[in-house]
Amino acid sequence: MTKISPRRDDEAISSTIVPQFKDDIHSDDTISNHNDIDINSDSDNENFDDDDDRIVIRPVNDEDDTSVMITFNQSVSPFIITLTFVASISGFMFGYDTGYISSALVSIGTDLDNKELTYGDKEFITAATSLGALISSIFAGVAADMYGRKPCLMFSNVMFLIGAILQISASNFWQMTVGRLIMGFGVGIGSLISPLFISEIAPKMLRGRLTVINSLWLTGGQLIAYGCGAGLNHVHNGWRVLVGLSLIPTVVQFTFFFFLPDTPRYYVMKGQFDKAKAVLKKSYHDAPDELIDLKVEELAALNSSIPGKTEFHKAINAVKELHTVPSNFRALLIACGLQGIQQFTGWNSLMYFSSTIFETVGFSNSSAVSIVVSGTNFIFTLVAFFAIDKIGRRYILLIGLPGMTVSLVMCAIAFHFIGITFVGSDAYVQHSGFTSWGIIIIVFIILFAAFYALGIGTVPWQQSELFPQNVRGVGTSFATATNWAGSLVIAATFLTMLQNITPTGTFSFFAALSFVSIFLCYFCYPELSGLELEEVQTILKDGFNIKASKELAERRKKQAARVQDLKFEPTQEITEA
Ligand SMILES: O[C@H]1[C@H](O)[C@@H](O)[C@H](O)[C@@H](O)[C@H]1O
Repeated sequence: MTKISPRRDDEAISSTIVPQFKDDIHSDDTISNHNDIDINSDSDNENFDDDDDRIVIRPVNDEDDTSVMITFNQSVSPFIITLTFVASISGFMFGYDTGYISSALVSIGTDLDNKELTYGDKEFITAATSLGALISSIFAGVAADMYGRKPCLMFSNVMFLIGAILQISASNFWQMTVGRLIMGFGVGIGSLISPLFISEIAPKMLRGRLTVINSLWLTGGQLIAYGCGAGLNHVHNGWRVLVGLSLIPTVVQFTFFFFLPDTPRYYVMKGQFDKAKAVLKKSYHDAPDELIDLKVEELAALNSSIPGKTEFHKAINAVKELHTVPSNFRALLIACGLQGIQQFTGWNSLMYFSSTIFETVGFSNSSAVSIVVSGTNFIFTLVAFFAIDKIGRRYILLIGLPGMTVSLVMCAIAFHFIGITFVGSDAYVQHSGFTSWGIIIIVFIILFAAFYALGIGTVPWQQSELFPQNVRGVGTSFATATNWAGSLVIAATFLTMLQNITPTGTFSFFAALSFVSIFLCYFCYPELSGLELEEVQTILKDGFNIKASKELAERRKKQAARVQDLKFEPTQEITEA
């Protein structure tokens, strides 16, 4: 019997605009101003000439109509790229700050209160960040609508700064824990607002990809945290350096945001139309002024639909609308469901535990193996970046989840044969050394990481596109809070599960949840890639309408491909609705 002490590795304008094209194409097919998708009608649809459509798109308002037009023949502007990268520094901090703690906990030694941290202390310090993130994510969506996306991100920088300084200078357990909690406030705000910010500035055909950049920074941050952690492991007070390094991205983001604007949508919400136009103009430099004006008018028309005299009343009404409007409620179920699946299928606990697992199977350098696992997470997030708009969100989820299920089942089986049991905080392994079951565990954990990152690790962060403008802030808050609540529950119960239902039982539990999730996603998650935001609402109006969503997404993809070859004439014919 080999005894191994487990440790964590980490932790109305109405549709009135008629686009003119130099090349001949069905203009409605290309840029229809649609607001109503009748997914049940059998009537012929003259808008589309190519197949037996059951989708009828009627011309009315659509907040993205102008976006479609102003992005024709335009590559993504450097301005949008800059905004995306600066916003997604929040993703990096999310990853780095949740990632460095494992190494820091290992190397803290007796630096706090002159005694070794107990396992409970370590769990407390780790969970403090998830708790802080959970608390702040509940309020961050409403705050983003009241004060702006940019000020909220800058506020999160202040939280990161205070949290980090408290930790760097900590000489006792409580100062360290409070520092982690305050840093967690920053993580929660950033994890919500950064993808929201990006989805609001992104051209729709690239919305998925640009939002995944945030996830790339996130997983990259985790990877770098592991790498730095491994390098500083044996350096005296190395953990303080590790925390100190987190100050660099914080200061960089704060400084950049001094010179960068908020999203056009936010300016429109506040009635600052000139600012909105200026941002749109910089974002789409080739777009004619008429289109920019029209886009702003569209956003303003949508904004006026938010009921309530004050921001506070608007927020309360938004919460009501979130639960009472069927399409909103379905969006909420999907967004919270995906975030819950992401956390409850055990990825983060697997990260915590990987060091111990790899020790049991004969690897002495467990940090190096953890780097391989988080490196796989990063690389497959990159694969998701290329796949998310092309293959689609739904498909990558439906590839990822079965892969995760099989990997988890294989791990559960291997754990059974390797014979690992937990007593207190110690693991007892029957067959230690480099066994074939050990190799199976390593291989399937790496495969699990790959399938996770490809689908459920990435797709839930597309959450902003599920909600219409008037409930986007609160909707994404609820979803992000679900993520952090799940993260907190798993972090707090994982060890107890290992002890009480064995590692085989624990991995079987995750596998069962992952298996059930395949059906939930299959029946409830429509394909949203390339869809206009308004179309998302229409798809969710009277059900989850998977088939209609797939057809529509496919059509949008074809249109986008055809539109690439067209030349858009700025001259527009504007008629009354
Ligand atoms: O999408 C991210 C990513 O998958 C991270 O690796 C994980 O630690 C986070 O909990 C998750 O929200």
